[in-house]
Amino acid sequence: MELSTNEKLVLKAIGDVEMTAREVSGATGLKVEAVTHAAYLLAEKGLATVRDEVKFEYVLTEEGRRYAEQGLPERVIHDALPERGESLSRLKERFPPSTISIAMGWLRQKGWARFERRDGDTVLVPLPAGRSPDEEALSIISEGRTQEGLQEKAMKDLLKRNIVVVKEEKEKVIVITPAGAELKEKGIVVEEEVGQLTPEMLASGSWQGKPFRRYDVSAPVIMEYGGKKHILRMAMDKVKRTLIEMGFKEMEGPMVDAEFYVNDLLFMPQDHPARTQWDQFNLKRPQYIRQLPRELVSRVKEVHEHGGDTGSLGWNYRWDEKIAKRLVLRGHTTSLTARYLAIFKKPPQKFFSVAPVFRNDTIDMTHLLEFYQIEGWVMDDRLSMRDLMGTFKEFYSRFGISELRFKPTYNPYTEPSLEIYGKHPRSGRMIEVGNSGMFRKEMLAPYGIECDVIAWGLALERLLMILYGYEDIRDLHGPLCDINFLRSVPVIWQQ
Ligand SMILES: N[C@@H](Cc1ccccc1)C(=O)O
Repeated sequence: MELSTNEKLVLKAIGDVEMTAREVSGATGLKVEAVTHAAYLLAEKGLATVRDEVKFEYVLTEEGRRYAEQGLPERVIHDALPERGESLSRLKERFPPSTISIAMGWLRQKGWARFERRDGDTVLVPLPAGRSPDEEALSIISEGRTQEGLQEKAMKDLLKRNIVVVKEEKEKVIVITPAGAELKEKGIVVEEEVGQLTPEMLASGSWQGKPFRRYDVSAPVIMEYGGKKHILRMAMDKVKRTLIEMGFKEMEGPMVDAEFYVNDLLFMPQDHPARTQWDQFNLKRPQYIRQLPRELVSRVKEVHEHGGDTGSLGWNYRWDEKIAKRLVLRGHTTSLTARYLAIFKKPPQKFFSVAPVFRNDTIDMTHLLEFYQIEGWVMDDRLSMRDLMGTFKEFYSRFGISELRFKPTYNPYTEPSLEIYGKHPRSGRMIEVGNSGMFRKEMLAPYGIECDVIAWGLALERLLMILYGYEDIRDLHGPLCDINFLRSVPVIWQQ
């Protein structure tokens, strides 16, 4: 059986009695981590056992350390009292008020002084004061002696006075096994091993005949988790890069926006349940946007009320600008598309965004109140649903996802509309990853856009679900996130 130097040192140090890794570290001069590592290697070979133990220990607070040095306030005051006593006003000249106020109560409680009224002043007369149990405890703790015999009542007082606190210490306890003892009996020779081969050793040839420490690449080591990008941020960067490679430009815009951009420009009737489809968060202050673009407002009003000159009948109601001015947390980033369409009206155009949206949903495995949407749109003279589906195929294939399904759906602002589904690798189920369609003429008319626009909103978290196979969106972000999952995500993007 081959043992490393550290294993030999640890085996030599341990015996019949249990020892903590810290104690073995003290006995061998090895670091605690090195001892633990070696102990586990010994355990694998059946030469020792290692177990975790939680120990509770009293430690002094900063105040406690001061008292351990100078004495408790009641001791300080008691020892300063002359036999005939000392008035409170005199004491106040000699000691800080905090020392006196703390001491007064304890002098009385411990019976270390008598309080007399003399000439309108309180006089403290000292009584015999032997060393009290709490003083004894204080010195035991400060000197690091064994805490086994500490008196309960004294500890209660010290804890209450915030002089000590209880510290929880996790310890590795190492015990030798009979096999280990037998090996030890035969004698263990610890020889110097060379840890590193140097150019000098090679040049002089002094390496010859020397024992070298072996590498054990499978040895357990302490895990170090460095800082790194959150998986969501990593995915976001990758999505952005992918869309830029596909020729898209990025849109930017406010998270708080007027309903005009979030709803009205999308031909969502103000009195329709679809309006609350997003279960939006309204703003209390400020409640309204200051201004909306005049011309666009009047054209949206026309289309909503009677269809404008689109040939549509519109929603046949009175459109209210006040409602359009209400501020909300955007429930989708289609509000950005609504803003950009007002500027980029001439084909061809390709835009995208990857940004947070907010919905007043019930949180569950697949829903959060805040998530990231991958928004996009393409404008050209002649586009079809094939272009839309082809764009998704191309986009998702760049993430290694080839199995997509499409399902017809309804949106007030697109016709036709499509839901996009991808296959969850673990459950095998098709999960919805996004929604899309061709913008209706009622939506495009107010802008004066006459060509075709295909558009979509995809969920970034759902894309990640498919890529990593996790099943609960809450593992990813929010207070319940799975920290081990986040830590173990590779730093390099895997195709
Ligand atoms: N806004 C839609 C997505 C979408 C965008 C553009 C066109 C069609 C659909 C959603 O949030 O689900």
